[in-house]
Amino acid sequence: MSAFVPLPPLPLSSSKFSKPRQHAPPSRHLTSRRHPTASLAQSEAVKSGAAPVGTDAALQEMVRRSLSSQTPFTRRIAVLGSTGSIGTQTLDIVREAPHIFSVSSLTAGSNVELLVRQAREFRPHVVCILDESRRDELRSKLDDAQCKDIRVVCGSQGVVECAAETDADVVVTGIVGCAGLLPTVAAIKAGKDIALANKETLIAGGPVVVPLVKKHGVSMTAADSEHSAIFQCLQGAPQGALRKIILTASGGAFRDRPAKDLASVTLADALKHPNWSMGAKITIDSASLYNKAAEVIEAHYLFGLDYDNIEAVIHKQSIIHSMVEFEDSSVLAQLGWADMRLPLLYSMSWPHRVSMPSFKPLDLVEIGSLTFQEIDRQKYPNMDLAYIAGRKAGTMTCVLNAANEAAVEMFREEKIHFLDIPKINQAMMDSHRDDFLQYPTLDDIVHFDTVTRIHARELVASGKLG
Ligand SMILES: NC(=O)C1=CN([C@@H]2O[C@H](COP(=O)(O)OP(=O)(O)OC[C@H]3O[C@@H](n4cnc5c(N)ncnc54)[C@H](OP(=O)(O)O)[C@@H]3O)[C@@H](O)[C@H]2O)C=CC1
Ligand SMILES: CC(=O)[C@@H](O)[C@H](O)COP(=O)(O)O
Ligand SMILES: [Mn+2]
Repeated sequence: MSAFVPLPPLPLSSSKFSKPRQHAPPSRHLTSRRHPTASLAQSEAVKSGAAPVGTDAALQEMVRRSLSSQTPFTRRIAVLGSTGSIGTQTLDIVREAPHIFSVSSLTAGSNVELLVRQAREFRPHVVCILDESRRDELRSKLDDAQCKDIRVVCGSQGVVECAAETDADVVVTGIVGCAGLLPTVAAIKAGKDIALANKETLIAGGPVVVPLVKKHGVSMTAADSEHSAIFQCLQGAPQGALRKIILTASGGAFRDRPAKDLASVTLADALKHPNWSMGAKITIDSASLYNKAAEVIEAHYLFGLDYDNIEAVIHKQSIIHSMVEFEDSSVLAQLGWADMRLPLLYSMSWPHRVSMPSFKPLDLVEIGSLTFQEIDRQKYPNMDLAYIAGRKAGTMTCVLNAANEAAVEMFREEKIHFLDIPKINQAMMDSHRDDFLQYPTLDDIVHFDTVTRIHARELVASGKLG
């Protein structure tokens, strides 16, 4: 399919804020590939790293792009994690725009019932249930005349197959956690474009995934609302113009509680997000601000900016989804309701703009006011941990991610308290210093993801967490 030659959002090497990188150079967010209308000149420019900047060529490119964004197109979509929050919203989009989107594969963890309903409605070639014990049940529920041709696979290898061995143009990564890493890597290697919801892919695997995206010439377009906002603000920006990224944060479930009250919060409290309806893990991450912390690292890997130039601010309304500041001090923002369908749609259709009648237009008068507030770094230690891990790079962000996943699991099992989450993250990062690898392989990342989870659980079991 599809992928368009991007205007690189920023010139890493020429930014006056840039410092020497400690890891493989980050992606320019999206890389060139196969778009039928992409000019040879621009393909060459992007390959050489010298994309058009503030020149006539750049202006022509912008005009060409805005015109071509209206041309008809179709896309086949692989939906990983189709039964979750991201997956079901992706399918809402497909349902509303069947003239553009169709489904090539679906995967679920264990929710056979919903997967069967989805398979009947969207008729993919292949479906996967991670839980191998439910494969026969899935097969028998899809054995009638309409569905018997749908292949049924299972296990983590089945997920990889649904990501890579299909006729999909775009893979929407709606799996939660580092479990999304290997299927995403397989999809990239198979030349699929990625609509990235699963941020853990980059937090854990950034040093490996970013070069792989470049090597295989696929696009990786953020579905995460903040990074979609940034990417939208960067469309048409001249190379070298970006100075700063400002991520917005809702503040999560505990934003209006004083820090001292966090000692008494419960799992049920943490699951009450003020603005977004999302899966349990990311909702808890929003409450601990780990989600924002992870999004700082995600922004680094997607847009290549130094950590000094990535900020976050609490914006309670979640209407501005993020902002960029340019060298001339101009700030651009992207606005929309707190509805993931919009960033998902953009990640699936970029550079096109698709009309969706069910999307309610933004009403600024209804919103009334937009407010901003500094993040309290004492109350939310995960923010500082992300900057430390991000600057260290290599395997450190993988360890932070694995520690947090294990900690959130234990919090959901009610084995630890909410305030233990950042303590576990810090402890795992501290104990990783001797094993740290600056230039990990994918196997190294999988290894440290596995052992960190074990160590985090051992730490809690030992009673030494403090
Ligand atoms: N929800 C949102 O609005 C946003 C989410 N994201 C990111 O998107 C990703 C998905 O989040 P969300 O949709 O909320 O999560 P959910 O928990 O709602 O959905 C997760 C999906 O993945 C499946 N799944 C769970 N564990 C595994 C596994 N180990 N291997 C394969 N599949 C698995 C689940 O199957 P089953 O239903 O059968 O358990 C389900 O389909 C996360 O990385 C999150 O950070 C980013 C921005 C916004
Ligand atoms: C919708 C989305 O992108 C989430 O990642 C969202 O950002 C969570 O809200 P917080 O700002 O509370 O983390
Ligand atoms: Mn987000």
